[in-house]
Amino acid sequence: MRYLFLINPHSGSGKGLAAWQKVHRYLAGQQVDYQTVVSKYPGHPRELAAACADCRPRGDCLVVIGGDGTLHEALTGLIMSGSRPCPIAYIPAGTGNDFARGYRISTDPLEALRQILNNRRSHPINVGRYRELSTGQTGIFLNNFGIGFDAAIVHATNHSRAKEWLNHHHLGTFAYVSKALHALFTQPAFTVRVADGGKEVVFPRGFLLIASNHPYIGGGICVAPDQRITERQLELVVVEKRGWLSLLGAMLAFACGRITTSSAAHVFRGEQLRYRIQSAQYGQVDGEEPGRRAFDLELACQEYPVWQEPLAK
Ligand SMILES: Nc1ncnc2c1ncn2[C@@H]1O[C@H](COP(=O)(O)OP(=O)(O)OP(=O)(O)O)[C@@H](O)[C@H]1O
Repeated sequence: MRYLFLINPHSGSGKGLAAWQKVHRYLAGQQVDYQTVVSKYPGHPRELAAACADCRPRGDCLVVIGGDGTLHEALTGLIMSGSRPCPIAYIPAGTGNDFARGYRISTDPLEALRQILNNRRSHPINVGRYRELSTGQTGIFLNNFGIGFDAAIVHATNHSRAKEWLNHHHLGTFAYVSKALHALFTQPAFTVRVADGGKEVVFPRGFLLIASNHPYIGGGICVAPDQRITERQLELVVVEKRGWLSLLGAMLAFACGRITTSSAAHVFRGEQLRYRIQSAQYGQVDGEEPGRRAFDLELACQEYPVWQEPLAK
C-alpha cells in the first residue's frame, strides 16, 4: 500500500502541523511508501483529494491529517470526482474530532497511524449524501447536517475573532458555551416539515434539527446514541421550542447527551430522509457552513471504504 498524506497544518490552531511532525519522525525509521501534499488555503483539501482520485495508481490510500472540516472536504473531493473509491484514513488534529469518536480512532497521532499501518482490509462506512431540491446542489456529510440552534453556534464560533486565541489557550470550550448561550436566546423558532412514509409531519416551532451519521456532535456530545457509522441509515432529530422551561430542559438534555429522551424531541430514522424549512436559517455540514437560507433536503446513504482498523470497544 502506498499512502498519500494530506495535511492541514492550521487545523486545531496548529495541531495539524504538530501531528504531522510526530508522524514524519516515526515514518523516518520505517519502510513505508508514502508521499505528502499540504493544504494551503480553505477549499484546497477538496482540490488535492480530487486530483489524487483522478491520478492514483492501484492500492493508494489517502490519509487526512486535520480536523473534521478537512476530512469532510477531502472526502467530498474523492466522492464528487466520480472516480473509483480511493480508501481513506484519518489522523485527527482538530478541536472537535467527532468523526474519530464515531469511528473509534485514537487522538494520539502515532496510535492513529498504527491503526492505519496495521490495517489489513478495507472497512465500509456509511456516508450521508444530501441533495438540495430547490437548487440541485449536492454534497456529503460524515458527521452531521444541522439546521437552527447548533448551526447558529457553529456560525458564531467560526466567525469569532477570539477563536484562534481561545483555542491556543485551551479555552475553546468556553467560546463554544458562550456562543451556545447567545444562540439559545437569539435563535427563533421555525416551521419544519418532515416526510414520514406517505404523510408530512409539521413542527410549527422547530428550533434544532440534526441529521446524524454517527452518535457525536460538537466535540463529543452524544446526539444519536443508536446511530452507527457502519450501518446504512441516518437519524434525524427535530427539537421543538414549546416554551422557555421546556426548551431549557431540552437543551440541558442535549448537553448531557440525552436529547432523544426529551419530550420536545422527535426522532426519524431511515436510509432516506426528506424535510423542508422555508424560512432562512443557519446550517452546518460537518462544521462547514452552506450559508443562511431555506432548505429543501433529500438525504440518502452511500458506502465508502476506510483503510484503518477501529480501536477495540
Ligand atoms: N492552509 C490552510 N490555511 C487555512 N485554512 C485552511 C488551510 N487548509 C485548509 N484550511 C481550511 O480549514 C478549515 C477548517 O479545518 P478543520 O475543520 O480541519 O480544522 P478546525 O476547524 O481547526 O477543527 P474542528 O473542525 O475540529 O474545529 C477547512 O475549511 C479547510 O479548508
